[in-house]
Amino acid sequence: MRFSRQMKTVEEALQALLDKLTTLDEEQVQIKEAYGRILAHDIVATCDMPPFDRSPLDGFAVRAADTVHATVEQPVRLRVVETVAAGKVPIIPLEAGCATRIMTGAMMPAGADAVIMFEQTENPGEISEVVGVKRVMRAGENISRRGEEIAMGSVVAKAGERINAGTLAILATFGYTQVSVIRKPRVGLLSTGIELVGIEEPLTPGKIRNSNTTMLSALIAEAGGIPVQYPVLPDDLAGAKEKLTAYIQEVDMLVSSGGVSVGDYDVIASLVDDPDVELLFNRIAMRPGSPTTSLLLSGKPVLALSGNPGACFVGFELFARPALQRQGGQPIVSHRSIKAKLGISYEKPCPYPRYLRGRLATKDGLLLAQPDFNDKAGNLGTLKNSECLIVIPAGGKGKQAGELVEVIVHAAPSWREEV
Ligand SMILES: Nc1nc2c(c(=O)[nH]1)N[C@H]1C(S)=C(S)[C@@H](COP(=O)(O)OP(=O)(O)OC[C@H]3O[C@@H](n4cnc5c(N)ncnc54)[C@H](O)[C@@H]3O)O[C@H]1N2
Ligand code: MOO
Ligand SMILES: [Mg+2]
Repeated sequence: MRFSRQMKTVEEALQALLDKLTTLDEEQVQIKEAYGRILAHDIVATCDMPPFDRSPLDGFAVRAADTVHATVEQPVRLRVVETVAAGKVPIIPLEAGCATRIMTGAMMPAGADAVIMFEQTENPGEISEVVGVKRVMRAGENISRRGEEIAMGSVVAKAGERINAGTLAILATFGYTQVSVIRKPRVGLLSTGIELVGIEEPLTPGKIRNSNTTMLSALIAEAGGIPVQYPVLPDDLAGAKEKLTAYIQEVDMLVSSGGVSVGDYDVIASLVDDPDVELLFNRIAMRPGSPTTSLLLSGKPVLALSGNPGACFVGFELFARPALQRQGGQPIVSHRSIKAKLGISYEKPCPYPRYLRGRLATKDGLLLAQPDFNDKAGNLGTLKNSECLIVIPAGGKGKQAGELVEVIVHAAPSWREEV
């Protein structure tokens, strides 16, 4: 057991972990399963978009030169030679004095260089062999040109982007029935401590139910990983090492909770001295979660979060989420911080930066960070409310209401307006 540990800042610790991680390999998925996945490669347009010159309106394709004398009072009359529905190919090239009745999305006939909408013609409700054009058209007016939005061969989505509804529209447009995505990280999940009982079990003296595993499982899935649940780790070093060594073969990362401090049964803390283990960090200048530990076992990462639920939650956001983003091929955005005004003074002194769970609100159009004062590391009743981590810098004074603070947003804010 190490009582003297080398301290790292949050940034140093995160970098030490990220430096050991690589993006996982890719796999093919059907477009129906692709929502939310991360693109492994740039996506290239397989055709021009639109793929042909088309009409953006319901109306008549005309030759602009035929309309130069058209007015509302004296419409120019043109002979309607054909009707083209969207999806049909026009067969009659347009000659002088002629027009083609054309629908939105339909292919332009050869010879036409403008489209006039029904509403700007005589008797728009009638289908007739002659159309009266009531205004002068410019050549090129109301035509969506082939390739005007996207040229064939251009990059339309980039590797590392998350596939959302708009990306799916692109993939469908360009005929991608399947797509290469980064494999989801498989994350082995375990807890430590014989005080833990299952959700379905009755409480007996000294015991609590295991809440971290269920919480972490959801956080892992939300961050794009696949949680793989393992049994509670034995609290003897040899037994724990044997299990961890076996489990880590099956996953891309192990995340555990508990056993990282200096207690007699804190088994992860003892493991860091094992010759087969490469320690990345086990003491961080932060509250809560200062004993958060990371190590490599068989060359793969183990992230050991504190057992205290509040510290476990914060440790996940600060270390596990970016680690999953790295393995999952995403840009690491979870540490992008913004500034907000502190809503209520936080005056508790702390020698290390404190990552306070909180909510974001707006007041008079400005962002307000509202700390959760239920911030004892062992508490869990308000984890559900957390939208961000509010960084209170180290030092004796804390921060006063109205001062600017750094905020790491980790969940979609509800943007409540403070009154
Ligand atoms: N002498 C010292 N004691 C402690 C120190 C210290 O520096 N010196 N650090 C404290 C800090 S800070 C933290 S954080 C905790 C870290 O504890 P561990 O990671 O070793 O976790 P455990 O000892 O296993 O458990 C702590 C607490 O959390 C509960 N727990 C554990 N697992 C779960 C779970 N899966 N679901 C719900 N709750 C869980 C456990 O019952 C304990 O109450 O150490 C301090 N001590
Ligand atoms: O570092 Mo601990 O999570 O404060 O209790
Ligand atoms: Mg402990």
